[in-house]
Amino acid sequence: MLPSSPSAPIDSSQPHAAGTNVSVMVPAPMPTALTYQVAEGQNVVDGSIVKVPLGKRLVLGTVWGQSHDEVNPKRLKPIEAVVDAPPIREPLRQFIDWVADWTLSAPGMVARMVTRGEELMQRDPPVTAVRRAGDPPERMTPARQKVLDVITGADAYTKPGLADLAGVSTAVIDGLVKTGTLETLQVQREPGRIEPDPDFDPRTLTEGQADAVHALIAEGPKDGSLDVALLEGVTGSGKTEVYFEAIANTLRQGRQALILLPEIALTAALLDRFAERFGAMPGEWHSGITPKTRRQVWRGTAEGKIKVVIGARSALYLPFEDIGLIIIDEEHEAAYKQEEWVSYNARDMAIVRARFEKAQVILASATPSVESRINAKAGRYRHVPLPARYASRPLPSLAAIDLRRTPPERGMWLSPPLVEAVNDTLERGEQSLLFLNRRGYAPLTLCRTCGHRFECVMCSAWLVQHRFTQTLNCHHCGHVEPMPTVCPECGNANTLVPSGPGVERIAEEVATRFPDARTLVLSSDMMGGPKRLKAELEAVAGGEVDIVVGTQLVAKGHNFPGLTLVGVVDADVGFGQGDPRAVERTFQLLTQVTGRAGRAEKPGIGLIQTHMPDHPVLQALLAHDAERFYALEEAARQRAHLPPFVRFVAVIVSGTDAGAVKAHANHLKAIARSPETIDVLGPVDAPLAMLRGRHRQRLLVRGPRGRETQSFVKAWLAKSDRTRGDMRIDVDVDPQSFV
Ligand SMILES: Nc1ncnc2c1ncn2[C@@H]1O[C@H](COP(=O)(O)OP(=O)(O)OP(=O)(O)O)[C@@H](O)[C@H]1O
Ligand SMILES: [Zn+2]
Repeated sequence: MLPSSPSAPIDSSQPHAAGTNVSVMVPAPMPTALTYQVAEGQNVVDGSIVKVPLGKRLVLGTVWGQSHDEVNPKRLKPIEAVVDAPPIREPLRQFIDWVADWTLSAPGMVARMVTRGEELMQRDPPVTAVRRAGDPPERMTPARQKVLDVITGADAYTKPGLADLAGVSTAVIDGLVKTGTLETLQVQREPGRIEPDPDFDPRTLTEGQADAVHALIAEGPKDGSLDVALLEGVTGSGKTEVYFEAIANTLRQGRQALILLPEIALTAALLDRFAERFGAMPGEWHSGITPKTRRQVWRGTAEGKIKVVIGARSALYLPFEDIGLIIIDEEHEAAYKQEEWVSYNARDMAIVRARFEKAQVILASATPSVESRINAKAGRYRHVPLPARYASRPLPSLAAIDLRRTPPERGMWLSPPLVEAVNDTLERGEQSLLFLNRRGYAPLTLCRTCGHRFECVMCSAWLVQHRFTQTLNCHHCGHVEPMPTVCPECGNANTLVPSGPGVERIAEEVATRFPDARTLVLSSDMMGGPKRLKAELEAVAGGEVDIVVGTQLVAKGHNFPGLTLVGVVDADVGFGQGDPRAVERTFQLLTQVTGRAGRAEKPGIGLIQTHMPDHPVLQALLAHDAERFYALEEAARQRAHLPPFVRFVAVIVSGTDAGAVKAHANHLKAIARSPETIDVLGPVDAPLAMLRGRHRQRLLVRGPRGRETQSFVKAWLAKSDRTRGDMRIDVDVDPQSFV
């Protein structure tokens, strides 16, 4: 999957002369760029962002180079305008081409992930400033003199800024403009920025951490070849401190760095930690930032003025001027996978971008993905371990609670041993976390009389009962309906009952069992925005909460010094399904969440409720034996011909007409003439057979790991019938789900 070395660079900084035909990548699902003509007076270089006509619209495109396509002169259209923005550099253009080719997506749609929309390119409106223009006024006053004492050189000042410095009112400055002593002008104001300082406040590293830093920055390949390191450190080992030193090294070389995080919830704390270490705030990039920040970060990275960005997966497409290091924190997280429009895994694509940019990649995790573990073992990645927690703190001691022997009371979910452990923790004045990865009150609502179950009308999924909002919610499409009082099927009143627990229901049980404890529910759907969440996380860290009930939102990355007990309410959600990916995720999640316990002075305990205490993966987890888990998984995947030993490509046919979708999926199957090395499995109902009102059929292509599998899919889909109506075909290379 590694890109071949980039083709010899041609000098692309030369402007194309007026009348030249250039190819422009436009945001449309087309296989190639379109040709446009450079108009008189336009400064167009390769990578220029331009406005071009497409059908009846004007769209934002990127110049890819000179075009040699034959175009009917009558149909050839000129570029409408060149946008005031730094051109997209060659390594990023090559990366876009590569991603499109690899993911079987339209290159223009990938390019759109870089340029997004025109508002991103806009500059803040200019501000009015004044500067010295002529002789001192005939009538000098003390106030006027103060102004002239400040404005001695040729620098321009904003009016309020100058008034403030001189200690006068702006009226005095207006007066000086009238006398011709000062003149006004429009200036583009640059946001004030402090650069991160690699030597601002370095930590004293432990021996193990120092070794890891050395391995990361000193032992990498020197010949510019691909450099990926897997930093595998147990929870609380100080991975962040270690990769901060790698960033310091990159900053000393004058290059830029990017830290990707899987969840916005983690950014606030990391921004603060970064600022403490480097004395300046990094750029921030995710869906929660303001349009203004978005514009500044985009331009700032393109102009090389922003040195470090912390962001979500889409930050991978920022136009860095010279990126030298990409860190993927919690590299195993499924959130790095985007499955809409262009399906890609930001972790894998980061490695590709690094290759084009001659940058280093650090994958950090306490529980690496099976894929990355295998890559490290095979020597494709360097393996940098951090086997011990910081300050010799022990890992939490873990034990299973066998629900068959000590079940909770009827209608309750916490077993007696767990309740006792929470009580002990409360008595010691320490904190407990009860973890259940299910939002809402109950995953299912049913009628006691007729057995009716509430399902989403748009998706094949149960509606989740939420008590705080008194609603039934679909967690797939966002559909919300008020909680009914009468069964729509049999018409009986007061017969609807919740089935199974979500975090809200656990919180209810906690409130009855531990009425004096200060309890907080943390779940992504209850977040009152990132600010509120940050405050709540800080409250937990500050010891203002006794019991936290939470979903995966609190499972990873956080540091809660007073937290010593983690109780896992239901470990079987993932172990019971027979899907290797679900087992892997559960192993990772349980390691992460129990890893929140005992990170400061006091030791931690993790208690895991299960009906399957003998499950081999659970046994490996309890023994802190990651090696055993990876060995088990690797063998299982090899045996079952699963990734990464083979390549999977999922082809999903979807549309509102169930019959037409099925017919098209069958048609695809019928025309698939795959070589012996490639199998086309299915079609079957996709994991969500209906989503947002669209029926979904899935074909799974299994082939070798090289390029052949994609090449086959490309050729196969190219010769298939055109889809009609709202039907769509989505291709997902390396899908998350194996079933
Ligand atoms: N060298 C050090 N000096 C001071 N404090 C440190 C050092 N190393 C780690 N710590 C502290 O130990 C705690 C855990 O470190 P950090 O958050 O970097 O671990 P991690 O490996 O990223 O953990 P996890 O994977 O569990 O999120 C933090 O509070 C951190 O500040
Ligand atoms: Zn739905």
